[in-house]
Amino acid sequence: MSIRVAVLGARGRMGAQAVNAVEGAADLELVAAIDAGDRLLDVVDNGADVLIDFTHPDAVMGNLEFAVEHGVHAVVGTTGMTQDRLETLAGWLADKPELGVLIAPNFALGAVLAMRFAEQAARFYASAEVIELHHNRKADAPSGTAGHTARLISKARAEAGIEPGPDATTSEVDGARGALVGDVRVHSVRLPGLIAHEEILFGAEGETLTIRHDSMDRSSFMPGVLLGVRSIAKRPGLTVGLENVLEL
Ligand SMILES: NC(=O)C1=CN([C@@H]2O[C@H](COP(=O)(O)OP(=O)(O)OC[C@H]3O[C@@H](n4cnc5c(N)ncnc54)[C@H](O)[C@@H]3O)[C@@H](O)[C@H]2O)C=CC1
Ligand SMILES: O=C(O)C1=N[C@H](C(=O)O)C[C@H](O)C1
Repeated sequence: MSIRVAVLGARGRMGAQAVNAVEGAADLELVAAIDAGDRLLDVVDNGADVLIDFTHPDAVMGNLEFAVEHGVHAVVGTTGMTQDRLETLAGWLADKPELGVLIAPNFALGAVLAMRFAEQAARFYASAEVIELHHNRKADAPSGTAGHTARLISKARAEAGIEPGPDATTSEVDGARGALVGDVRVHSVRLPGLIAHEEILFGAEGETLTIRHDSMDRSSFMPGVLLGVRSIAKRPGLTVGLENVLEL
């Protein structure tokens, strides 16, 4: 039997890709393609098992509240999922123990691997900075991926008992040293022509290590999205990060 899927944000850049990917998968059936202003209840009336959300940070929590209330599993790529939001969502899910929600800051396999490699490297380097580069129609900065990467580095360094490395900057034009996420500097670049790119830089005496991932096309996110859709019913509760589904 096929998995019945609704896509939210269906006319957006990612949502349109997700619609195509679901339509192209023999084991999935697209039952609703919803964008802003459309009737959200179609998700339930059309019998969706899973909804995919690629909307906007301002919209995603309302959509998730709706999904949990109506017993629909959710696979979420939309950014803006702060710790507070994750806790709110976990609270909603506590009343629906059979339901699964996957929040993935990035669905591209290489980006997930890059984050894992960065987490592994972090305990060996006191100094690390993240540069993320995206198309100039992106609403949020820094990217969800860069925020997640920085938090992983911060946590890995703290667990290893490493303080962030020295930085002699005493005079700074506002923003020149990027934003602090945890204790990691994150720099955001926005340019037409880019899709989604991240560099994680580590430095130590006499050497640097650079981990870089590039999404050249939004199709790069689709295998991860489909994996999420196929596995979410077997993962009750809240899962944050595709690395958990991939068992990395
Ligand atoms: N996790 C991942 O791998 C990826 C995540 N993203 C994230 O996905 C989100 C969407 O990105 P894009 O597709 O580039 O944006 P977009 O602006 O092209 O598309 C968003 C779509 O959502 C629609 N929308 C807004 N509110 C809605 C609502 N309440 N219900 C239904 N539809 C609604 C908009 O009308 C628009 O068509 C962003 O947060 C972005 O950062 C983007 C790429 C990959
Ligand atoms: O808006 C985008 O395009 C992307 N958003 C996600 C993020 O903020 O990390 C994932 C990917 O970088 C593309």
